[in-house]
Amino acid sequence: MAPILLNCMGNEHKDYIDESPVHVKNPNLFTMEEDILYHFSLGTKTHNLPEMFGDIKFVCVGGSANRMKSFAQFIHKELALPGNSDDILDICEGTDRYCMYKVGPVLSISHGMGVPSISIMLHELIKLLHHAQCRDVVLFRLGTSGGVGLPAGTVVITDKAVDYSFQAKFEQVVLGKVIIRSTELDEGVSSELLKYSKEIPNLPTVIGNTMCTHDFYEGQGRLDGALCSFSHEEKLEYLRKAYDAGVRNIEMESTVFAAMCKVCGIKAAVICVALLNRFEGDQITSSHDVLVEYQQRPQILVSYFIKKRLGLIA
Ligand SMILES: O=P(O)(O)O[C@H]1O[C@H](CO)[C@@H](O)[C@H]1O
Ligand SMILES: O=c1cc[nH]c(=O)[nH]1
Repeated sequence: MAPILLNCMGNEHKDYIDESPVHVKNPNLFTMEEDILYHFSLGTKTHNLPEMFGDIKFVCVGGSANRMKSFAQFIHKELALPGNSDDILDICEGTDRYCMYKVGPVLSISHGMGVPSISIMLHELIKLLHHAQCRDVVLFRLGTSGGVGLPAGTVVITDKAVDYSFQAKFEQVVLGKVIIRSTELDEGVSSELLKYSKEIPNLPTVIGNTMCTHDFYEGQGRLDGALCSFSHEEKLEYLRKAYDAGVRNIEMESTVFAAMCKVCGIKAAVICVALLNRFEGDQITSSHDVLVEYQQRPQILVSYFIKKRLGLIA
């Protein structure tokens, strides 16, 4: 493949990288006259997607709509783009399912909580990137998580996204049958992130496996849900097994995120801050201000990565 020039910021940085399109793995899409991205309130006939999104190089996703709006405002300032960061508009304002902000070559999108919610968003995002003819896109999930043997505030870069049995796989039921997909993430992006984390002060960061569950309470071995069918000792035993299998945090989207990106040829990384150490408890007791500061940590790391890639930091 011929190398292309990444120079989407209009700056002087010239970085040769391999051209890498976003693949959709669905022949039906090529015979459709129109594709309506229903949950984004966008479509191929109603919107000029290449013009609106063709220059996107970095997509950052996270559960909360407010967090992803704050991230859009933050990255706007970090990239020193013209205009007022308070004026950035929600591209998906026609729907309240997800929010989406475009800031130069960066797209910031919320995905809600859990595998079904992020999976719907990813189907439409990947089709959007395909219709817009985007190239060389890196996708990041910026999230929160429960730490496994890590103090609150630690940032975890996911090595492998694993399921409840600590295996790096995602099971999707299709026409009543289970399809298994690999959840490998991009090693190069993860090691670059880890390297940069050491250049940023006060950003405790580790690389480790991330366990993805389908529930915040029983599914993550919490004793404080409305239902609980196990003892404190059984909870600790499960967490110890997870730790021994390399799990350092628990959240609710990483396996499907990794699986869908891999199938579609998109480089992806998961960066989540731990809000608590699950060996010490289940309730999230830190103050609002502390939690806001923790949630900014993955954003600071990814912003640094983006600025490095764009040549804005030496
Ligand atoms: O911080 P976000 O991105 O919302 O992700 C984590 O937080 C939610 C649970 O509180 C789950 O969606 C989990 O994956
Ligand atoms: O413990 C936690 C904290 C945030 N998100 C999760 O999924 N689990």
